[in-house]
Amino acid sequence: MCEGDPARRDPGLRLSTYADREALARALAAHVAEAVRARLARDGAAALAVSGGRTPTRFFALLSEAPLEWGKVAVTLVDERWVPETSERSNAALARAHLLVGRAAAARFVPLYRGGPSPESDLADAEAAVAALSLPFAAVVLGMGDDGHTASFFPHGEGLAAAIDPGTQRLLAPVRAPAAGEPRITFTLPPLLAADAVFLHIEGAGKRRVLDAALEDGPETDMPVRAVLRHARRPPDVLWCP
Ligand SMILES: O=C1O[C@H](COP(=O)(O)O)[C@@H](O)[C@H](O)[C@H]1O
Repeated sequence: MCEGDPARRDPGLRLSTYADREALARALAAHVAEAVRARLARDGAAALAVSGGRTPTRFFALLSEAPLEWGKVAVTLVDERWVPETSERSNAALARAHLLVGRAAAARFVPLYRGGPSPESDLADAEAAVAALSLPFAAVVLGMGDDGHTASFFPHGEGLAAAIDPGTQRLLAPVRAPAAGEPRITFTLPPLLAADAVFLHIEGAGKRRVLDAALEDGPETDMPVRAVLRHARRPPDVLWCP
C-alpha cells in the first residue's frame, strides 16, 4: 500500500495497485475465474455480472480464455443502457464482442435490455430472467464513472433511491439521469453486494481522485459508489492502476 493511499483513511478498503492496465486485467481475470471456479465446484452452476463502459475490454479478453466449465456459467451485466445491441452504446454488445468469445463462448448470456420501449415496460421480464440465475453471483465486477456512478447508480438520478436502497427486494431498477444518456436498467444494490466476490475496477489518476472523494463523508446521492463502499458485507476488492 502506498503513501496517501485511501486505504489509510478507510482501514476496511481492500485496494490493490497495479503497474498498468495489462497487469490489472490479468489479476482481475484470475480473481474472477477463481470465484467462478469455486462456485462451480460447490453448486455445479455459477452466475457472473460484469460492467460495461470503456474500461473492461482487456479484462474481458483475458477472462474469456480462462479454463472454466463455461457451459455451466451464466453471464449478465450489472447495468445496461436502454439501447439495442446494434448500438455502440450497448453494454451487451461489448460483452458479446470481448467476453463471450473463445472458451467463454459456451457461457449463457442473459441480457438486461429486452427490446421493449423502456426499462419500465420490460422490468418484469428482465427481472424474471435474472431471478432464474444461480444467485447470489459468484462474482460482480463494477466500474466507476468520473462522476462517482457505479452500475447505473447515477448521482441524483430518478430512481436512484430505490436502486441503492439496501433493503429493497427488487433485483433490478430503472434509472434516468441527464449524465446517463439513455434510460438505464441496473441491478439494485442488494444482489450486487450479496455476491461471493465484489470487485471495483478503476483505472487512471482521475478515477483514483474520484475514489478518494467517495471515501470522504458525504451523501450517497452525490457519489453513489459510496453505497457500495459503505454497505458491502465485506469491503469490495478495489483494483486500480495509473
Ligand atoms: O455507463 C457506464 O459507465 C460505467 C463506467 O464506464 P467507463 O467507460 O468509465 O469504464 C460502467 O461501469 C457501467 O457499466 C456503464 O453502464
